[in-house]
Amino acid sequence: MTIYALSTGPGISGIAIVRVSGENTKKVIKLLTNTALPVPRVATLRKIYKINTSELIDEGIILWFPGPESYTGEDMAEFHIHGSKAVIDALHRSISKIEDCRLANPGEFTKLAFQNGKINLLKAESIADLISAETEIQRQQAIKIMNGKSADKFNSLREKLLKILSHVEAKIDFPDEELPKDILKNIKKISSEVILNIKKILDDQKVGERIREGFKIAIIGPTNAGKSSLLNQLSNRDAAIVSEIAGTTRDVIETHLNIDGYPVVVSDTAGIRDSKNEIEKKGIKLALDKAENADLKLIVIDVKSIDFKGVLKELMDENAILVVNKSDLLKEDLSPEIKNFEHVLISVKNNHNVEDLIFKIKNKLKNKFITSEDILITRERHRQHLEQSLDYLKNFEEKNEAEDFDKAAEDLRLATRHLGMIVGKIDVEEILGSIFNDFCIGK
Ligand SMILES: Nc1nc2c(c(=O)[nH]1)N(C=O)[C@@H](CNc1ccc(C(=O)N[C@@H](CCC(=O)O)C(=O)O)cc1)CN2
Ligand SMILES: Nc1nc2c(ncn2[C@@H]2O[C@H](COP(=O)(O)OP(=O)(O)OP(=O)(O)O)[C@@H](O)[C@H]2O)c(=O)[nH]1
Ligand SMILES: [K+]
Ligand SMILES: [Mg+2]
Repeated sequence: MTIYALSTGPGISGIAIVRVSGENTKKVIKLLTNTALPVPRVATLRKIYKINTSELIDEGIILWFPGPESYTGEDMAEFHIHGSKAVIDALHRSISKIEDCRLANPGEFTKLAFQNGKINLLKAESIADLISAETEIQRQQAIKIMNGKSADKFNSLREKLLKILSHVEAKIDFPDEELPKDILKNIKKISSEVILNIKKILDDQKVGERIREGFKIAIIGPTNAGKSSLLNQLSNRDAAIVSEIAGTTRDVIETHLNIDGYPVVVSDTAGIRDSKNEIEKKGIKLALDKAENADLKLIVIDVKSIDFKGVLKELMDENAILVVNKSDLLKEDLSPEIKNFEHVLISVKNNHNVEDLIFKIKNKLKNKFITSEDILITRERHRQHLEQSLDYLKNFEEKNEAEDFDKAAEDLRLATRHLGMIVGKIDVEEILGSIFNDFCIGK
């Protein structure tokens, strides 16, 4: 099978790149250029023709990467052509007529690279993250992981487990031989070391995931407080409908912002009030869910109709900022009920003090991202495998005490396996290798 796809973005561009990977890549180049293959990995200007005709599609740069020295590990080619829809379509159509050639699925080139052992799973994931990075810290996080930062750590923990597993397995294979005392001690030392390490990695306040997915801010409050107006002000565009009618917003409206390099997803939500309307009630439920799952809540209330009780008061915690809006309407003093709460007094209408609110948001963000230096987990998948690995290791430690070797070995195997699954490296052959390299049986 040979796959092809446009690898540059959609829309008109100066240059577009169409990538090809698979057995028939050579054939594709030859049939479209009607001449010899370019020198491998040397950018070569060629005329590109519609297949089986002398009709010119475009003149472009061709790169030929014979496998296995290519991104996917298969034979590959790149066609750098003019970036118009018509040129791209004509090239695609011609390639599609060559036997065994089909359009690539999303991520398929990178999947091939993983399957062919060119990159590990973490690298594959971080390539996707790098491509979708919108802010500087997202880019920095992705590139660190691409460079093997977390793979090295997970691999080294896994190797430690493989080593003690080899001792435990040896004991199973040769039950009559006693494990030397110092080896038993070492097994315990290493397993508790790995447990500590995993606990430390897990204790990260989910910063990596927050960076990858964006820090979640929910705007919540009674109807007509100016929540949608605030969303629009923060995002600098008319993302949500604003009106003087209470209950305007029903669905959750999200905008992505970049605050000082921090990726943020702001959600505007339906105003909270007692409603008989089924649709509005659904919207209010969504709003409360958003607030519950948010990293930060902006609780917006109207200075003129202070309505800050019940649910809203319950939402006030250290991850909330009380925003008192419409300060332009304030003639007298702010009510004492509100004064007792830490709050920001703003007017979206006059764009008054909104900067101060943004400053407070930034401070909250900074506190959340404080440990970002040693972040290794960027997805729930990593967390789950680590948690499972930890559980099995704890089981292992308990059984180790009871010298229940068969079951202990199984726990250790599963703990090791889950670590291996993070990086995408699960190969039993390795255990055999480390048994014979490291452990002198019969001696
Ligand atoms: N034109 C172009 N630019 C690109 C890519 C690409 O595929 N094409 N990349 C695609 O993601 C990124 C660069 N990553 C790449 C990674 C590996 C290989 C590659 O050919 N690897 C071979 C040879 C290694 C070598 O010569 O050092 C290999 O691993 O065997 C190419 C690009 C970003 N820029
Ligand atoms: N005077 C004044 N009016 C404002 C201010 N901010 C918003 N408004 C007005 O308040 C009304 C309600 O604004 P919205 O942004 O729709 O309020 P909301 O909280 O999203 O309302 P719902 O979606 O219905 O819950 C509109 O008429 C706005 O123009 C402000 O700072 N001062
Ligand atoms: K409204
Ligand atoms: Mg609204």
